[in-house]
Amino acid sequence: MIETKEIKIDGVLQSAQQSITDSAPTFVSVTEQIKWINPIDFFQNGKEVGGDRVFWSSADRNTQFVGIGEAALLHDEDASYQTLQEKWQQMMKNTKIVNQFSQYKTGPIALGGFPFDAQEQSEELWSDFTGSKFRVPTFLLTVENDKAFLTTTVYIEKESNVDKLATDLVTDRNRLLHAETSTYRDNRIVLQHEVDPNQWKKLVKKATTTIETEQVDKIVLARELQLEFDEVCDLGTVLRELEKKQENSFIFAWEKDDACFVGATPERLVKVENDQLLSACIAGTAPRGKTEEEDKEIGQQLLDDEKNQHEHQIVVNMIKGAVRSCATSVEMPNAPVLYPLKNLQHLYTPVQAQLAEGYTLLDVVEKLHPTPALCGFPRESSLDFLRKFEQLERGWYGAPIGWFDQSFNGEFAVAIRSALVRSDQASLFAGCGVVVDSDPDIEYEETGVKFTPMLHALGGAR
Ligand SMILES: C=C(O[C@H]1C=CC=C(C(=O)O)[C@@H]1O)C(=O)O
Ligand SMILES: [Mg+2]
Repeated sequence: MIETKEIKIDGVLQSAQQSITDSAPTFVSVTEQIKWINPIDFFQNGKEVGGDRVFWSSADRNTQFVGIGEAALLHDEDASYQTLQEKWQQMMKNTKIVNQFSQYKTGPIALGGFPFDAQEQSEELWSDFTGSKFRVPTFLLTVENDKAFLTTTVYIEKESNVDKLATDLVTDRNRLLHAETSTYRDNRIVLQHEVDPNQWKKLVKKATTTIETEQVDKIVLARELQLEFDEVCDLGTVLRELEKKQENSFIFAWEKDDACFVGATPERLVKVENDQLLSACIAGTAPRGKTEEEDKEIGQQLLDDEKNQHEHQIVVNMIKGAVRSCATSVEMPNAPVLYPLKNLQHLYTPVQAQLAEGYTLLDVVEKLHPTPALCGFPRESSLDFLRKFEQLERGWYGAPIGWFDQSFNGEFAVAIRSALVRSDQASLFAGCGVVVDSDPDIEYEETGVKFTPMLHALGGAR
């Protein structure tokens, strides 16, 4: 039995409205503990209620968020970290918070992402995802270690009709929480098209030549796989598949109108909780074996392989430097271990540190992004190469996606193993670290395996 005082939203809104002065309209954020509900069912119910949806699950599944609707949007075309930070602090000053459960990742929380490269011109594909976008959902479900909470956030002005607002909120809340059966539909792919494999392999060759002859050690090249479905893709089904199959991976979805960026990434960029900082170096890849024995053998080969070690070490060096610059007591083991996923395994070096005074989670994100696991090294010359030669529009692929709370506790993952789904179409993205001895055919295969988690989740051949 959950013992909480029932919160009367109309009373909270009325008292907030009374406290509004002319200059400061108010956000009101009210958190209550609720009966456990499956987060993906809640996401699915959100479609009936209306409003854009967002989903987040930590890799260990201990923290899950589902947002429905948009109480506020923090949008910056230039993806400036500073602007975002200031906008958030300003918003928090004007927010009346009613929350007895703030230790459970509840209350006003912003969920969203950054572009891979703020200078990239967004064409058709990513037109709804320009710049950085962080959403404070109207309804935010937090499931934290099996406890469930609902945070309702609304914007009110002196003139707002708060009685009507409260009635509408209660209706939507009940639909979200009490819809008995959430329905799911299998997705059926009718068309599958890899964008220009031969041209992509030529680009890998061009990158290795550049690495040989110029001051650049690594360039991460991505490619695209396009799908078409027989009808509008059911995103709840996609999330269910990802949750079932993609262990050790963060799961995310960020919807805007008929588009949704969705994925299951193994790569933590950074987590900050009460100044404890966690990050990770993930680079270097091999497939999983079909038997336990074969799997172990492939894993050992990966650990011993010089090309993959080199790819990994470049990431370790950069992340170590970036974390050191804003943290104290950085701890990292000397050698990587294996990070097993359903379809592939990576070299993995975890990072632990204490955030230094004066820095926030967003400062660390700014320092880390883009790491050499997604861009290359050195950053400027590899980014130059991508801007000149990569055909793909990256949008939010390969960029930080995540959440933060009132005091900048939060977590960001790197949005790889992902797809942009738009109505009955999807674009999947996969990249790989090209170093001096990269072979185009092998990198092509590696990116092929990296498509499989999303391809399967979207209904592709198992
Ligand atoms: C760029 C991707 O993976 C990166 C992360 C882990 C391993 C990588 C690699 O071994 O090449 C990549 O650097 C992707 O999956 O799209
Ligand atoms: Mg690789």
